Amino acid sequence: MFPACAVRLRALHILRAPRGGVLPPAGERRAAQKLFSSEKVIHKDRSLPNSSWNSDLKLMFDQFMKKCEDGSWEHLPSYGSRSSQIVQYFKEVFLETKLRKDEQMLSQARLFTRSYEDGLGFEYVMFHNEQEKRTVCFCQGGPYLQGPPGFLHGGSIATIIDETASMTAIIAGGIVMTVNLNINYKRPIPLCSVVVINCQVDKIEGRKLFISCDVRSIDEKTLYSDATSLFIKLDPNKSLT
Ligand SMILES: CCCCC/C=C\C/C=C\C/C=C\C/C=C\CCCC(=O)SCCNC(=O)CCNC(=O)[C@H](O)C(C)(C)COP(=O)(O)OP(=O)(O)OC[C@H]1O[C@@H](n2cnc3c(N)ncnc32)[C@H](O)[C@@H]1OP(=O)(O)O
Repeated sequence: MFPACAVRLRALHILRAPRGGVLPPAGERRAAQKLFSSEKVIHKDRSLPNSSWNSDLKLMFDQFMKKCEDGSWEHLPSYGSRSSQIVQYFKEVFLETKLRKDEQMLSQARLFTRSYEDGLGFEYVMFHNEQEKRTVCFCQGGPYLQGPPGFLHGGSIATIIDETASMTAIIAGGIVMTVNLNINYKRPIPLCSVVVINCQVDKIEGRKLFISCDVRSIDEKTLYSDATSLFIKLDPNKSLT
């Protein structure tokens, strides 16, 4: 385990310990609290190449960055002003005051798909085409996403489909949530291979956004999965809980 990670885990263990029985020494508890309370989350754009990306992922990234030059496609950073504004709005309008005040918990929160060390989980980048209401995601699923030996877990495939469909729906409709996701798994996806997830808005009816997706090999010869999903635009006058 990385040393920084071990220190954080130990600190978490200390902070949780009183529920279990023996209280750790006060000095240790203060140090553990300080680690989390003073921690600044350092945001980095995880949608840019890192050393774990294989040649296929780098190739697709370069190809689509070129397509961005004429403005028809837009690279979606994993962290940026648009998403942080939406997240801020979501927290203010939909998160209960009780949860919002739990700064310790919120400071530890991470987007599920971005919570792995480089190369171990989801390595992905998305591009959006506004005119076609379409988003593509190139994803290399790492070794911690294994289901059947050598292949991706179906839940991890559902996750990256949901993530791409969510971005497509958020761009088209604002703050939405998935209420339905149907997936046909047609071929298993080899671990560490690169797939392309292609999502488009099929229809918008009031608060409902219908999004369809397929997951293919980058040469497009293999159709791994296809999916349909329904998103509902959240009503700021209704509580989520
Ligand atoms: C998820 C995005 C978060 C917000 C954005 C924040 C930041 C964005 C920036 C960066 C993030 C990047 C990517 C996004 C990251 C992750 C996304 C992952 C996606 C998720 O991980 S998301 C979690 C799982 N998701 C849920 O946890 C939803 C639980 N759910 C509910 O909380 C309620 O469901 C709610 C509030 C959504 C709606 O509730 P409500 O009360 O406002 O609306 P109501 O029930 O009236 O439904 C209105 C009309 O939809 C029809 N309808 C409803 N459900 C249906 C179904 N299943 N099938 C067919 N039709 C359905 C009704 O029949 C009615 O139809 P009609 O009007 O015709 O009668």
